[in-house]
Amino acid sequence: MAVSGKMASFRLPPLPTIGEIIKLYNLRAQKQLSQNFLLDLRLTDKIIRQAGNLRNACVCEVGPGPGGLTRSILNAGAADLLVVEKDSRFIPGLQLLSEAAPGRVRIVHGDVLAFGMSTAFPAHTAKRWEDEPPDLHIIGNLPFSVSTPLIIKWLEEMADRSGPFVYGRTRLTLTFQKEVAERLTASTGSRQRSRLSVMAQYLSTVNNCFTIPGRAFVPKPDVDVGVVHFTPLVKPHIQQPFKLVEKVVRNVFQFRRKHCYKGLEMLFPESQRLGMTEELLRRADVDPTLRPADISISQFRALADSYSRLCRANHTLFSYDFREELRQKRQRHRQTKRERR
Ligand SMILES: C[S@@+](CC[C@H](N)C(=O)[O-])C[C@H]1O[C@@H](n2cnc3c(N)ncnc32)[C@H](O)[C@@H]1O
Repeated sequence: MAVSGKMASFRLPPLPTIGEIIKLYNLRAQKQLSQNFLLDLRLTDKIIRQAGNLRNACVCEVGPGPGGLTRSILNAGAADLLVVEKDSRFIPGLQLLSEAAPGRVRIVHGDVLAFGMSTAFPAHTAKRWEDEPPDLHIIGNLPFSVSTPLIIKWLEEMADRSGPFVYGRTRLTLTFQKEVAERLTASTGSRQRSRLSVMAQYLSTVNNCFTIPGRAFVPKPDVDVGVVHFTPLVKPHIQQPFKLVEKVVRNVFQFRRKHCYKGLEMLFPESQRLGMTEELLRRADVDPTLRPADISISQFRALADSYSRLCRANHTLFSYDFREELRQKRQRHRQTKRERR
């Protein structure tokens, strides 16, 4: 009983509904900012339950908009909530919420893609902590337009282990288009397995918690939405620079229906392709006839390690970009055609 009494003090006082906030501030949704709002607070509470215990936690919410999810975060007891919103029209409504939860809300008007999580949460970024900081939760009903570049950026920070994206400090609960959520969590051998599945699972434990039908949003998007929970791995598989691993994975999935040999070949300049690809597969002990979707995380790790060793032995390799080679080839081809005419 004492616990529920204490929790009650976290709860927000009565406020206008989200629908009323939208009307009051004339917040017509803008398509270019992927604005699809959740007005049903039972649904936002359900998303927040996936994040775990938010009592006294630090939270960063991406794209609070009219503030439905924000209210659920505050009602769950977050002590320090930082919201990052690009559209200035939402700021007055967010200020209203901030007044209803004094000292618990920080508002940043800006683009989350340019936002430095380490600067905003220095206690979670410090190499050694004087006092154990409370959990940091990153939560957002993400705008579709930025969700993939954003998760790639954060995975890269997980790989660095320099910022707060480390096991035991941070957890992420985010929404994605349903198909992207399925890709993020697709296991080895699954049809949805992609570059995104491998990179996310290389660095974190990923769970596709539940699907929200498109009709739950206002305005209704053309797609359904998946709620995905990420926990950074205690010991990430990553040993090589993120960009190198990503390059190997991207090349392999470039030809997703072919044997992996085809994509791996493209890591090397044409003149060295045959010998180098065979050497890479031999060193990594990976079967060249495997399809990209059937390669496990540990096999990708072996491929990245072997590619890194080959790069070190021949330091021109890593900067090699087969797409540039392709572009030049096409250009030469067009030139020859023009000359023939
Ligand atoms: C899908 S809506 C979610 C709004 C609200 N959280 C909800 O659940 O109803 C996405 C929100 O992200 C904001 N947004 C879009 N691009 C952004 C960016 N690059 N940085 C920060 N916020 C962004 C939009 O203005 C919008 O408020």
